Amino acid sequence: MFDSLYPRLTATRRIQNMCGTWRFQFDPRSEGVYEGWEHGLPDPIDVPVPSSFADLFTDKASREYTGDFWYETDLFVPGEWRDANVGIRFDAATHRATVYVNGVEVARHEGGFTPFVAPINDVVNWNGVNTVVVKMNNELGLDTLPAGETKILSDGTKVCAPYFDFYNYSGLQRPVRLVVSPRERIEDFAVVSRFDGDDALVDYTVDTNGDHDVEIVVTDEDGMDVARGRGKAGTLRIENVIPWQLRNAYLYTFTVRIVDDADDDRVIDEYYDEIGIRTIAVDGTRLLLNGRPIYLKGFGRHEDSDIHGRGFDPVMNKRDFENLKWIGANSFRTSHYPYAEEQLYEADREGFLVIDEVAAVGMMKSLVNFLDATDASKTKEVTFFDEPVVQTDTLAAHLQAVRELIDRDKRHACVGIWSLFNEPDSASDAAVPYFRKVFDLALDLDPQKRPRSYTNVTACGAGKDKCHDLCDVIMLNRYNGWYVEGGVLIHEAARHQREELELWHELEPNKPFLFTEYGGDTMAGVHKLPSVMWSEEYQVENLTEMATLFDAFDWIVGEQAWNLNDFQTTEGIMRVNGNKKGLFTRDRQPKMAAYYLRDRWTAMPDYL
Ligand SMILES: CCC[C@@H]1NC[C@@H](O)[C@H](O)[C@H]1C(=O)O
Repeated sequence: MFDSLYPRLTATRRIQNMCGTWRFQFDPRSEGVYEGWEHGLPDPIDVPVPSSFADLFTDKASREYTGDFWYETDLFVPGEWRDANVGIRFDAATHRATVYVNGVEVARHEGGFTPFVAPINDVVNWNGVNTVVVKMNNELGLDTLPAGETKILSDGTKVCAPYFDFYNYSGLQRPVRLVVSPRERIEDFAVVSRFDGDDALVDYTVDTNGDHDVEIVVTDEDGMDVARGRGKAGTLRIENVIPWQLRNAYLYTFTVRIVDDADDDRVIDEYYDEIGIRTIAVDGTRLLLNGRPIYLKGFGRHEDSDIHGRGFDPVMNKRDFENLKWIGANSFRTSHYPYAEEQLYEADREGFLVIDEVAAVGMMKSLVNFLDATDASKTKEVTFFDEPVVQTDTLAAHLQAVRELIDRDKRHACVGIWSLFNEPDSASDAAVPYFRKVFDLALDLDPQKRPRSYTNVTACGAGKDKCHDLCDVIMLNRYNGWYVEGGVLIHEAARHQREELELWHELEPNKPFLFTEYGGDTMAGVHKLPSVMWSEEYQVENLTEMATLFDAFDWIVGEQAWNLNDFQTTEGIMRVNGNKKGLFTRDRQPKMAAYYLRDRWTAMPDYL
């Protein structure tokens, strides 16, 4: 639907890399549109793409820049693609972009974490250099995902004020490519698997923009044909199927072709994807993968690294997967936005279950959410969902973000649960109709009807939350022992957490529960006997207390600590150059508690 197919080189498709050094210019007075910057930037500097721009700079104003900013590059387009469909695919442009080619607007996109394609056939100089200009903006508002505020200082400078704690990195943070496909092309395809004895039955649908017929061929990891189908929809039988399992992945290649009935040798378009055969479902208090109850071990993460910011960093991503395997994890959440497609393909290949989260974070009016963790009602008299703009503009942006998330990720075996909000103000009456619309859309759009949920924050705990009935799984972010009753009160905190869990179970006796955040800030290298908060010893004690609770209730089916790594946040009195709740430092080295979790998780089965 959104031309979201991940770029692939096939018999009929081409890719030209556009990453590298682009020209860049801030536009603090938003004058670029009036001064013709779409034809070229007047006084640019060099920046790398992909990358966030913030940590490239040494001056505070550039690092914290909030407002309009522009990118520009030169693009040579070969003439042999004149009869094809040619576009520029941005894997992400954070948070919003308008794309111009040779001074003509060719695309706009709202939302910084999903791909879009700018069609350029009508404006391109074939066999010539073309000027590509992208006008961007990184401001937050009540009507944006993620949510926040943009403050304006006395001198007119804009300042980002997020309702969340991760740093508002922005820019062309993921790869940009020229993508070439036939005029008549495959636009989308979906699969839904089920098992029939030792076989799998895979229902498929293919969307094209033409009338020619379609064939689909499935090959195994040895390249052997295992199933074939004809037609834009059908059911394939894969005999003696090898299912996709937690930490034991197996991927089949589904190749889709548009064929010409009049000429068997002619392939009009060809596309492929690597897909694991699995089922995911909730059954009472169990989360089932391929009909077997699973227990999730892992983390909330961030796409975050030094200097790169949120810029696509395959080296850091690879280290993260190695650390995840080392510690015995089998899952992660894409907190708090859709991650790069390459991360999901890696999770497919490595057998990690992913809680795929849309960028609906900050939907609680609190500039310091970690301070207001006790009671949302104290946060602001007019809660987030009571704001009129939220029920209109924010909802529209949220629904679009869900459409793009599910459209992009629906074929991934690793995607097991949709997280439709992170720590929203779910305790307000106004939240209920909003949540229902979001949940209903997700159910409608996902061919595989995966479980849907959101992460519940302490301030909207058991008895206060008014939206949990919409969830297939209950996901809790809890910080008893840190934000709530930390330090010498840690055992009291555990008692109170147990009480809340017992209340939750009365409210939702037939649903599985997941802890999607827990832990506390820990400065690597700080040691104390007896422990004190921020010491590595305390992080171990805190995680140990929580683990005792997880083991006490068989309807808790997963634990994802916060966070895999230390990460950059906005500056503040509670952040020491970022959030230090990582089990690993920002340069991906383990703290003492990582060894504790490794001992716990490597001894725990993935299947109950
Ligand atoms: C009580 C809310 C905790 C909060 N949860 C969302 C994460 O994005 C933050 O990093 C985490 C924190 O403050 O550490």
